[in-house]
Amino acid sequence: MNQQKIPATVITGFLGAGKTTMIRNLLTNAGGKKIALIINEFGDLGVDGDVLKGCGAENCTEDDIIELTNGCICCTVADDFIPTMTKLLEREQRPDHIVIETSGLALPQPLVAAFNWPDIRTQVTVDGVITVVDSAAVAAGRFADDHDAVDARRAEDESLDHESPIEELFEDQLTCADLIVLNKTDLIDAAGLIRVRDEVASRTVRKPVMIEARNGEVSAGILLGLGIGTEDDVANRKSHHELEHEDGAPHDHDEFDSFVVELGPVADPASFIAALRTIISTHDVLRLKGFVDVSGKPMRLQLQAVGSRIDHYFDRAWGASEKRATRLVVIGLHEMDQDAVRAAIEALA
Ligand SMILES: Nc1nc2c(ncn2[C@@H]2O[C@H](COP(=O)(O)OP(=O)(O)OP(=O)(O)O)[C@@H](O)[C@H]2O)c(=O)[nH]1
Repeated sequence: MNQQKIPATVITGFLGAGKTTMIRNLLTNAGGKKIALIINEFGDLGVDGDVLKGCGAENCTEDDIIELTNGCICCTVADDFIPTMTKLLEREQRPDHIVIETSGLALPQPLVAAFNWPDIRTQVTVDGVITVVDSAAVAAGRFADDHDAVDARRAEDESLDHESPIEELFEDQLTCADLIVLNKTDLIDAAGLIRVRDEVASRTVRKPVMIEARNGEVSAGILLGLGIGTEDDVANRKSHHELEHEDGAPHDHDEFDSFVVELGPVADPASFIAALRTIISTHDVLRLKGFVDVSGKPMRLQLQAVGSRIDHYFDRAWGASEKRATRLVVIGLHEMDQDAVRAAIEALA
C-alpha cells in the first residue's frame, strides 16, 4: 500500500504558556482537515482533555482526542506513545493531520526521536515542532534563574547535575523548535517584547522563526504544513540531558511534583481566588488548574493559574449525574511544601 505519510505537529512549551489555548483555536480554523489530537499533561486531573473535548470541533471529535495519562510523554514513549500511534494509524479513517500537545514539563527530543521507530517512520513524519512561549513570564525573569542561588545549591548537593530545572527545560523546548510562538503579548509592552525576543533568541542556536500571538491566535495555515521532517534533524537539537549523558542515562522529572486537592463547595469565589493567589506566591506554585464547585451555581467554574496570574470563568453546566466537587491540580518544584499547600487550600472551603 503506498500511502502518503501523515504529518504530525508537536506543540511544546513550558507550563501555562498557552498550548491548549492555541490548539483550541487551531481546531476552530483548520478548514476541512480531520485532526487527531494526542494530549499529555503533568498532573492527574485531565484538565486539558476536558477543555479540548468541550470545544466541540467537527473536524476533531471526542473520539479523535487521545489522552496519555501515564506520566510525561517524553518518559513513556515506548510504553504509551508508540502503541497509541500504532492504534491510531490502524484506524479505518486515518486523520489528515496529527497534533500532539506535550506536557509543559516534557522534553520534546525523545518524542521527536520516536518518529524514527521503523513502524512509525514509514507512516508519519514530524511536520514541525512548535514551541509556545509565555512572553510575560520571560519578561518577568521566570526562566532566568538566579545563578548564584543555583550554584550554592549545587555546592551543597554535588549530585545535582542540572543548572536550574526550569531554565534548562525552557532552553530544551526552544532548542527543538521549528517555529516559536511568542504568546501572551497582550501582557507586555513593545519594549518588553523586544527584550523577550532577544532573550529567547539568545537561548537558541538554530534561530527558528519567531511569531507573536495573543490567546494563541495563529492561523492553521501557519501552524500546519511546515513540512520540516524534524525526525531527520534530532541530532542537531540535543537536550541538556542528552549532551550530559551521552550514555543514555534515563531522564526523569524528579525536580517537579504535582498533586490534586479535592474540596467541597466554595461559597465566595472572589475571596477563594484571592486566597489562592496568596498561597501560590507564598509557596512558589508554578501552575494550578482545575474546576470549582461554586455553591448554588449550576455552572462549573474553571480556574487556571500560571504563577500568581489567575484566570477563571464558568465553562459549562455540571452534568446531571456528575459529582460536583472542587478539584485542583497543583504543580511546583520538588522542594515545594506540598503538605502546607494542601492544608492551606483545604482550609479555604
Ligand atoms: N493574557 C493571556 N492569557 C493567555 C494567553 N494565552 C493563554 N492564556 C491563559 O493562560 C492560561 C494557561 O493557558 P493554557 O493554554 O492552559 O496553557 P498550557 O500551555 O496548555 O498549560 P499546561 O498544559 O498546564 O502546560 C489560561 O488561563 C489561558 O487562558 C494570552 O495570549 N494572553
